[in-house]
Amino acid sequence: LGTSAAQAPKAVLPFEAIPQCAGNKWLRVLQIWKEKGHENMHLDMHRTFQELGPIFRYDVGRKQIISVMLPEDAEKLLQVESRQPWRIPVEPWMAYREHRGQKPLGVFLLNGAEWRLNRLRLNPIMLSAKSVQKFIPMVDTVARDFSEALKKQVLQNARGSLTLDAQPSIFRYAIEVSNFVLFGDRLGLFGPNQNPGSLKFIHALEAMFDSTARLIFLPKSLSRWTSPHVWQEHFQAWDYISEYANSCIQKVHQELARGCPQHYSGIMADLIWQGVLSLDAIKANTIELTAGSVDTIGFSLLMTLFELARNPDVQEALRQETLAAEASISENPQRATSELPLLRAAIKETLRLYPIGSIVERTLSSDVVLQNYHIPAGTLVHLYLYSMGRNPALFPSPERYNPQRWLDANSFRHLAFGFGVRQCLGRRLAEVEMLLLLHHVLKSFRLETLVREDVKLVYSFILRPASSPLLTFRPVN
Ligand code: HEC
Ligand SMILES: C[C@@H](NS(C)(=O)=O)c1cncc(N2C(=O)c3ccc(Cl)cc3C2(C)C)c1
Repeated sequence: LGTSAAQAPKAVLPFEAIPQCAGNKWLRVLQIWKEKGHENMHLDMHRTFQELGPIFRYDVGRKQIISVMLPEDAEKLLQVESRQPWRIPVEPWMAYREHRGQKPLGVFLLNGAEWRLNRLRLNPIMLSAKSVQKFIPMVDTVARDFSEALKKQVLQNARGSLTLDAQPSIFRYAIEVSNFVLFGDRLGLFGPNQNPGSLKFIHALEAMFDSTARLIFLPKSLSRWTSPHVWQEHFQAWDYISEYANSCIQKVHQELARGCPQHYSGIMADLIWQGVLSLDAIKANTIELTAGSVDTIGFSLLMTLFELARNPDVQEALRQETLAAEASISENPQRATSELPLLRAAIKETLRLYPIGSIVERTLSSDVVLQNYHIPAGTLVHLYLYSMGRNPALFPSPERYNPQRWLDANSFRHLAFGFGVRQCLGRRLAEVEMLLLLHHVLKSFRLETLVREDVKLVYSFILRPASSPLLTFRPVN
């Protein structure tokens, strides 16, 4: 009747037919132990995708992982996931909490009904448009102060410009702004005197991430013998991080004991005053939110400043947008999220090339078909954002830093914050803290760098730059 024979749906292939990453799964464990982690994991996986295609099986030790990298597979995982998507807790993090009797856990480490109970109470405070409108003015204040402090530093220099490794300053911004939004307190990190507490906090986080990367691939039963000193370093780091976060929440809790604050004084005050989570649950989530808002924001901002410095024309287009919106945003900072579309696209472009959360992980709660293979419930699936972001079939000229691409085609999937009900809880805070910092820096400074080559990335649980390029801040006019 003239209709072409419908393409017969290909028979779904069995799980066993999924291409396997070559190599011995125990030699891998040995190699990770010997090399003190798997710094180039993102590159190894990227090469394997090019060799085996968009899905493969990767065995390391007792772990069997199905690795994918296409948005269509993220879509499928989203469609089948339950109301309580399951992520395997990070074993070294759980070991520390068990050892110290730290109960309950925060949302990142929880699963099932307890995760859902915590998450449903945290979402309105962390993610709702209403909450974002409440904390934007606080973020704006700190971003302005950062830019003013930088101006003072620049004007002190004979040449009237400032060249530095921007990482320490940007990390101080991440701590200062997150502490203000979470606890309502200014730490005063932009002043001349160093704050030893924050410096130790940054180093404790670095030690925690590095030791995490060395321990997560080994079963605890083995690593306790092969790497006892790494466990010790891990626990010491957590001791400091827990103590730091607990001191922050204690201060707010003590101040609130006298009565409800007249006006908005940060996320944690709302959480305590809402009275729906126990103080212990609030403490556990406080550790995650306080520690989770340093490296994630710090490194993403750093890589954005670097890309703007080495792409002056992109930088100039962003400056034009910023200057055009400056008066309006000064009048009402809440307009920043709607009047800086190109800058929002630049943040997406940074996270495409430098996904700090490089792997989105799920343990399937039901069967699914990925790339025409049957994947049974219970399978551990990793979605690799580094390979997705650099796939020329998805992002033409992937090596080009081109924020405009996010405005031209809205078909792209921005998955840097994960997907579904389990996606990043700090997403809105992260977006706003980065948007306003970049807005106030672009308004006042031209960014330059002599570095032309790409910055090497290393996997240390977070995917971060191996070095921090020298950046020059030159005042505009
Ligand atoms: C203030 C805290 C905070 C900040 C800032 C933050 N995150 Fe998160 N993020 C979380 C928490 C908490 C979770 C775990 C959520 C859960 O399991 O319910 C999470 C989870 C994630 C996940 C896993 C989501 C999934 O679907 O499994 C990704 C990816 C992620 N974050 C990316 C980012 C990126 C990218 C940034 C910054 C550029 C960032 N996060 C900044 C708190 C934060
Ligand atoms: C990098 C990416 N990894 S991923 C993909 O597995 O979520 C990520 C994204 N958002 C937030 C984080 N966090 C941290 O940095 C951190 C530190 C200490 C604690 Cl107690 C809790 C955290 C969380 C997990 C919130 C980490």
